[in-house]
Amino acid sequence: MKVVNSEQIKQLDRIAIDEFLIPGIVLMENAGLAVVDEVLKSIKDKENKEVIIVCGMGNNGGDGFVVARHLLNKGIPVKVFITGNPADISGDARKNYNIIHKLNVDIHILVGVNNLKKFSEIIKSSSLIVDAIFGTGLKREVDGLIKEVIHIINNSKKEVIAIDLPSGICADDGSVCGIAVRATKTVVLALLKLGNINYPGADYVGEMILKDIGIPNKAVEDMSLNINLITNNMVKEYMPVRKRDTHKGTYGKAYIVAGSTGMTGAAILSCEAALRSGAGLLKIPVPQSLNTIMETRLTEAITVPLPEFRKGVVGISDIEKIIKTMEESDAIAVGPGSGRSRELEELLRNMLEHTSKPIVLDADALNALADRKELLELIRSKAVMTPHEGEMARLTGLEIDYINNNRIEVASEFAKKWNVVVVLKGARTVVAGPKGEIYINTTGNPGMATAGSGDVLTGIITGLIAQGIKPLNAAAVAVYIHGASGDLAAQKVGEYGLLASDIVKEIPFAIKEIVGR
Ligand SMILES: NC(=O)C1=CN([C@@H]2O[C@H](COP(=O)(O)OP(=O)(O)OC[C@H]3O[C@@H](n4cnc5c(N)ncnc54)[C@H](OP(=O)(O)O)[C@@H]3O)[C@@H](O)[C@H]2O)[C@@H](O)CC1
Ligand SMILES: [K+]
Repeated sequence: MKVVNSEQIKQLDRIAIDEFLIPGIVLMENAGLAVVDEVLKSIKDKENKEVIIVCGMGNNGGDGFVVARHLLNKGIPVKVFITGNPADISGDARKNYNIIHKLNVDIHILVGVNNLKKFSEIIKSSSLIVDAIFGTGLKREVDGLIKEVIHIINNSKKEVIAIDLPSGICADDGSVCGIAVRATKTVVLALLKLGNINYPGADYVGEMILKDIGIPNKAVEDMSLNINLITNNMVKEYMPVRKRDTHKGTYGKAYIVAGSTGMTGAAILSCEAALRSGAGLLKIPVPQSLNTIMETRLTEAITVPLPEFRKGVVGISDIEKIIKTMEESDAIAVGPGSGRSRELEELLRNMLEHTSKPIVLDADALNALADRKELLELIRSKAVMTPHEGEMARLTGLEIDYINNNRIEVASEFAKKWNVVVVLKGARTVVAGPKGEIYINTTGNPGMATAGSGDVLTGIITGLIAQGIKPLNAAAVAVYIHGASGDLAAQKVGEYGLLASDIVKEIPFAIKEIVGR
């Protein structure tokens, strides 16, 4: 499913109108009708049916005028409030304003303090508010009268249906421009906007309903939009079908280099997650002194004990064996719980030099790259990097705040620069590919911000690549499954006590629910 920013939707709107000759007013009519559907559903069982429509001066307000006209026609009492002088409304919105003016709709112009008092009184006795102040055209901080208006709407505790975006949310990144309407429901028009799904905007949209307004699919296809929401359907499409006449070799061999003294748990979580995601076979190199514990905990994995230079750390003591296992593997991962050490840096350098297989780099492998930036030259064309914002800051030298405010751009730039896949973890994990491909994930919950959660994700990505899914798709599918598993776990144990091992247990059930097998 495609996601757009304000520039892209504007361009799409223009293509629909100029190239496919669909009059803009038709799109506005469709938008208004889509909202009317939802308003009618919401007031169906209410005794008081009065609807207040608060309209801005642009096309979002124009959609609001269309809503007013259709509700009036259905005998629903409506009052329209306009946030400026109607003489300043232009284009299709102007035409729709003229129609409701002719129809004698009860129109109020919001100016001055007394007027706001009246507004606040009137909405108290209404049933529902339609927010048509700003959509994708919001440009600057909301202040003055409109700020007061939004404050009154939010304090009214009334049900609010927002058109396209809750007014005050920036369509491009979900930031709040001074203040924003807290909607019960948002009717999103044509395509999802980044502001609908990114936080904090996502906290303001309430229930999200995506409605077609008649923009031709061809126009959307022609634009080759690069931002996608990861969906159930995408996961279904990429998860390999397991045929009857297959064996464990069919589902790939994974090799996970993880764990060290004190951090064997990270290795266990990654390995179990890879196996629970369907990898056919899994090997893990283990420092000799940790082999017993690993063998005891990992029933289904093959542990390969190695001599150790430094106690409890996998190093390059038997690099030949490691290289050979890499050659036999379909997917490799390095980093979870590996610890920060020169041994790991050297091991990573050797591994990167000797393989062209897809290699997932997480946790201490990312730290090693941040400490030894020259190693970055070796990650090209094979790495899947899974940093959180702190690790990304160390890798790039960018400030964490900057990364948080520009997650898509930062992930995408890194992916393009190094020709790798980047999984920038967070409340809306961003997966970026080397050709500018972007996937955004919406599964998951705050309970997953817990130790070991990232190790599980690394395991899932590795398990999926081992099964033959291309690294970029595997990363996108994995973050979705990871979040969905966390959501199932949260349903059982709640968010507070949720452990990474609970996420692992739910992986097969999440896959079964999504894929149907
Ligand atoms: N895309 C489509 O296919 C279709 C889109 N449609 C709808 O159009 C919407 C986009 O419409 P839009 O472009 O007219 O922008 P919109 O959100 O109404 O806001 C612009 C107005 O707000 C003002 N303004 C801005 N910031 C402000 C601030 N901080 N404080 C105060 N004022 C501020 C700005 O003033 P200006 O900056 O020009 O002075 C201007 O007057 C879209 O979300 C959807 O609902 C449908 O009709 C059908 C097809
Ligand atoms: K709105």
